[in-house]
Amino acid sequence: DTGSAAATPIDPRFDIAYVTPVTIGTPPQTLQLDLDTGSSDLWVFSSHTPASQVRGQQIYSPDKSTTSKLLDGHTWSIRYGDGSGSRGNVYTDNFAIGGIMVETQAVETAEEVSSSFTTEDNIDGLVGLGFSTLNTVSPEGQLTFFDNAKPKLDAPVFTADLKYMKEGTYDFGFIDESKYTGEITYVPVDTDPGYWTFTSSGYGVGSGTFSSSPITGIADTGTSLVYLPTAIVTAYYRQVEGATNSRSYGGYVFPCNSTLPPFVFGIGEAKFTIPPSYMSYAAVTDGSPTCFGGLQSSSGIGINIWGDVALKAAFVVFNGEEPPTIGWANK
Ligand SMILES: Cc1cc(CN)n(C)n1
Repeated sequence: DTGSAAATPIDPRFDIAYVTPVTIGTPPQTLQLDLDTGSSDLWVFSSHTPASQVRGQQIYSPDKSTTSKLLDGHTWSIRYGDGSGSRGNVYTDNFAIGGIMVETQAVETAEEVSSSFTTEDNIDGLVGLGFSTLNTVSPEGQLTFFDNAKPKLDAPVFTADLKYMKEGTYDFGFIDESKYTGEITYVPVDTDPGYWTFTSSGYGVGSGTFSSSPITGIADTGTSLVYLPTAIVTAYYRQVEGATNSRSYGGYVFPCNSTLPPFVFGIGEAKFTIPPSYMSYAAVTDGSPTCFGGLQSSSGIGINIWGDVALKAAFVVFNGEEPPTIGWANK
């Protein structure tokens, strides 16, 4: 099998996250979910989510599906890097993305979601596309959609073609040559503890010299920004007039009318350029002349994260062969 599905920005003003339509159950219930290579739980707003925590999200009602089965005695609870979280119980049911159907997918129904999920009314849940070792279901961990779908895919891969303030695509089971230029550069993935962890070959700021230094981090479609070591981040903002590291805004900000340099990162011998427009993420509040940077320090996180700001500058292949690798191409 092969399949494709849209990755649509949830906000027209800035790329905070992308959602993809999925179907669950019989008859199919359609939800818009955030495909997240930085986690491995598939969870949804549901008929089990308190009404006070639901604000316009689509919900999955297992009782309305003739193919749903409660996974008796199983629960889940997850906390993300941004402090958001959710927990609940587990069903199995038919689950499809882009026409790729998995009959007994573990679908984690939320009994509680944190406030940032309640307020984000355009996200009905997440599809974890990290490695199944990260799945939080207890007492038995469950497989991700990709792990369940892999045997029926023409090739054990999925690709991300995320775009700046535009609809992109996730493809499953094939590599669409029309979506990229030049060659795909594949690098090894360390699957411990369960992220798509790889090592970049270095970085450059604007037209400055390229610094060949290994930067190990995760490819995370569920994180908006890029988080790198402080030395790299300060080298970047040194080139931005009026940039400061704001404690009140929680990161590097600058006047929105400042000229930003592009940010270059290496994958093997290949180079990828994040254009200035992607490096200015959003005004700190609507209409403010102060903008929040798309590149921030990872010093408070403990790992480096190549989030959407970097991923949308490339065509990315998540190769689920053994051993897994990750491929990057310009587009
Ligand atoms: C909800 C959510 C997902 C992610 C990335 N894995 N973050 C940081 N927050």
